Amino acid sequence: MSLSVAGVEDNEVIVRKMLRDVLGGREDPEGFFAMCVSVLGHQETRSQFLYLIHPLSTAHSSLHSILTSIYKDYFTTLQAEDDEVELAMALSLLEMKDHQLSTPSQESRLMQLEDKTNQSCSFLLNSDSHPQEGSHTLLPEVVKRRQNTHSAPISPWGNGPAPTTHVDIYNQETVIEREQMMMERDLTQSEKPKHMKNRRQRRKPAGQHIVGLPFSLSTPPPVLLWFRRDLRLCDNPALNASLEVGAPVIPVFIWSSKEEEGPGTTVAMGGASKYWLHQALSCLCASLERISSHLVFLKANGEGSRVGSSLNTLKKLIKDTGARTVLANALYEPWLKERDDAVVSALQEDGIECRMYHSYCLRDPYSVSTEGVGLRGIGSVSHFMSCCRQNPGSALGVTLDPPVSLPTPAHWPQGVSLDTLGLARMPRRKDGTTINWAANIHKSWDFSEEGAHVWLKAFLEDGVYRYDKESCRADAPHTSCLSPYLHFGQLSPRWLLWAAKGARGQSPKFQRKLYWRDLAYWQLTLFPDLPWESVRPPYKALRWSSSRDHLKAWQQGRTGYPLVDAAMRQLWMTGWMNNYMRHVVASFLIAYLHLPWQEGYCWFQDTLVDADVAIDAMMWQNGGMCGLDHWNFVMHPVDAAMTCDPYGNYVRKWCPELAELPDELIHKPWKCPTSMLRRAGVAFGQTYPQRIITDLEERRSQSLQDVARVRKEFEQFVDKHTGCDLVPLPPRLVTEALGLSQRYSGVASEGKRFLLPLITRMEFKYQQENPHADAALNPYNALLKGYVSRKRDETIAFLNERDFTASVMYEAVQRKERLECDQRRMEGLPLSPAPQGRARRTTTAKDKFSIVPGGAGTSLR
Ligand SMILES: Cc1cc2nc3c(=O)[nH]c(=O)nc-3n(C[C@H](O)[C@H](O)[C@H](O)COP(=O)(O)OP(=O)(O)OC[C@H]3O[C@@H](n4cnc5c(N)ncnc54)[C@H](O)[C@@H]3O)c2cc1C
Repeated sequence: MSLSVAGVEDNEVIVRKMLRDVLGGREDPEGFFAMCVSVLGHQETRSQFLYLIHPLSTAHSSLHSILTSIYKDYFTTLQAEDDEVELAMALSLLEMKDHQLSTPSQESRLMQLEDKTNQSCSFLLNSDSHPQEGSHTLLPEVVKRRQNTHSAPISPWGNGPAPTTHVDIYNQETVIEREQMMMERDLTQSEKPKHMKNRRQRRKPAGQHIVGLPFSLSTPPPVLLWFRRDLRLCDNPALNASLEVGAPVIPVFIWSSKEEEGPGTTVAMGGASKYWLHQALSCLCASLERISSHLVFLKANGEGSRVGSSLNTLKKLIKDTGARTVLANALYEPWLKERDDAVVSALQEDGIECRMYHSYCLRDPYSVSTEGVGLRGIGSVSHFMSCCRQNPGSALGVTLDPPVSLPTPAHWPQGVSLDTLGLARMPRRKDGTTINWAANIHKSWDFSEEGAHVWLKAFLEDGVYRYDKESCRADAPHTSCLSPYLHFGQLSPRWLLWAAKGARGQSPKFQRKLYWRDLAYWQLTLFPDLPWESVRPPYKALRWSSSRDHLKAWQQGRTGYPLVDAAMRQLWMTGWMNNYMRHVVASFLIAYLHLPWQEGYCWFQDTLVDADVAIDAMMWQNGGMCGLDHWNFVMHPVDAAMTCDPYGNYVRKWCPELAELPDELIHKPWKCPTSMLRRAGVAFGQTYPQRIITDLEERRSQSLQDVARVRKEFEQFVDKHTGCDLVPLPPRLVTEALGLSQRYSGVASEGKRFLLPLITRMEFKYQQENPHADAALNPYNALLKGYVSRKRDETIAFLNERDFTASVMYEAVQRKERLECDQRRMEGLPLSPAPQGRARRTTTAKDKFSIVPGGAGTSLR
């Protein structure tokens, strides 16, 4: 004669489903409450309701308080009736049956409940699905209760579960208990009814189950909340979903370097990003501890099997904790998705519920379709945005608040320390001292989720106003600097987009950047070998330089081109540089040093704190001329400074050895007059490197000719009519294209392959027709000169001319003085006194271009 756990769980499931309807706006709170009363009954609603709605108290606090007040109103009104019921329950169920339940339906319900309670007992006896401590220690009591079902009350709590029964399972019970006590206090105002006092007195001490209770008093098995690249509390769908399960939550981070890396050369986790990850995990752990939770670190076991290792770790964890649910936010790198799919299906086979939530991008890249848009312009952000508009998929949704507390398990599983993961390892010198290569990175960033919000606020209050026009400036922080936070999920793109849309100063260009990010993930899902294999086939055969010296000079910021060097040094010191500078250094590596784009990609992956396989690979492919949307421009390593560092302050900061050069010459110190170099303390090859290449035009010409050669060699990948590069379509797009075959004619078939014409640089087409033409004579020359200032060129010419004239005049005067002196000596005449009144020019604010000793270097700034 008792209730079954299974039956009670059925009720709970029904109520939770209804709760989801309320959350989804399909049911109003009053309706939900009424349904609860009808499903659970009066008593169970009274004792269970607060417990059931408790998960809402964090993420949906307003709904929680509405429901609480409905509950209060209802039970205050019905308190008199309740007292009677409670009293009856305190006496005995049979008495209550006689006293309260007189209708046939109520009787049958009671019978049902009794049957279920019997099942409940056997469940507790036989099942090991609640392995938490306590279940088995209660067996004698269960048996006793089964024996005494007719004479003893099922529960001192009436039909509902006692909040205290959760005490031994997770600490949330203290909250529930407190709420219950407060409710009781509210209800009784001054004095509690006797039966309630009795009820409290009859409570089991913490740590013990009360079994045989009509509603589920068994511990809900914990939920594993698997953190990956979603290291945040704000707007975290998996985290919020874990709360809605209404069970203890065990946040866990599993490190598996093998799985992260995937196939091919991805360098998914380079040194700088691993360092960031270490710091971000430490911050997340602190944030979780603030909401009375904890982050369990684990190192994946079974490292030998690529797909199995996180899975093995999870399986072991599930066994240790008795968890029945695993929740995570999805990742979209193809190899990680493959791993996740394997994990989900393996766990589901074991009867574990495993759910992945979408939040890493604005759009799930696997759901983006070209249907209705076609393939023309593919690779560009405009095309991608059209696809998203045409096939909107699920709504972006609103952001989720962070929880204020997380229900914790009675026992935390054994994890390892964060340091054991080996993410921030520092090499040691022979003398045992540590080489802290990340000291500057550490100084440059706040690695926490709060840090992300501080940056965001600062950007939206200030930088966003200049973003549209001046985001290219390297010498001022006009971009958001949020990329590492986005990469590690310390900020969700949805949060950022809503914040940007809501900001006073709106920047469409900035909002578009988030679609660039999504575009990169979409491309990676279409071309999983994006990080190492050129998308445009002919370019795989390009002749690249193999100069290790040039590569080293580029990596270390010693190319002799100040703008490039400043950017590469900033990258090394801080793990970051802005988008414009990434273009400059990429152009220099590819178009001038002729080094393969993969080298640049790998170096970026290793040194950027925001290293992101999808974005980095897409950008390097585009810079390397072989991406879907290859750049239609080449950045000039000197002239680009006109746009991004017009006063040379950026170079001054990262190349301090050039700091004394004037603005006009700081980006081309080799053009400086000798005297100026002397004054600025610049000695090539000593204080600052010589240029590693000097004839930029010749290098560019060579690059163009190389492209023309491979396009000729693989002419099956060049459209004969338009001269555009052709790219084999990935299978997913073939399917879509076939569906669109009537409307899309650009997809040509070559055997079984489908080839898609891509937008191709005009200068390549011209060069192919004129293979030996000089780059400078190419009418479609893609060289982007920045804001070329003729005035600046004239100034430099003027300075050099002045420098030459002045030094010639100075030498002539000195020679004349020497001759006069020698003549006087020969004639035995006294030497003339030191020359008086000789024009000795000194720098003045007006005399900007003085080049005599003590000249105008600094006044030019
Ligand atoms: C050769 C090269 C390599 C790059 N490698 C990476 C990389 O590994 N990781 C990375 O996050 N970005 C990369 N970018 C893109 C871009 O440079 C950075 O996202 C940006 O500089 C980050 O600074 P921010 O947050 O201030 O950007 P903002 O201009 O403030 O933009 C906001 C966000 O939009 C996204 N975004 C901006 N530009 C792009 C873009 N071109 N493509 C895709 N998303 C973009 C980023 O997530 C960025 O944080 C690369 C660009 C180039 C040219």
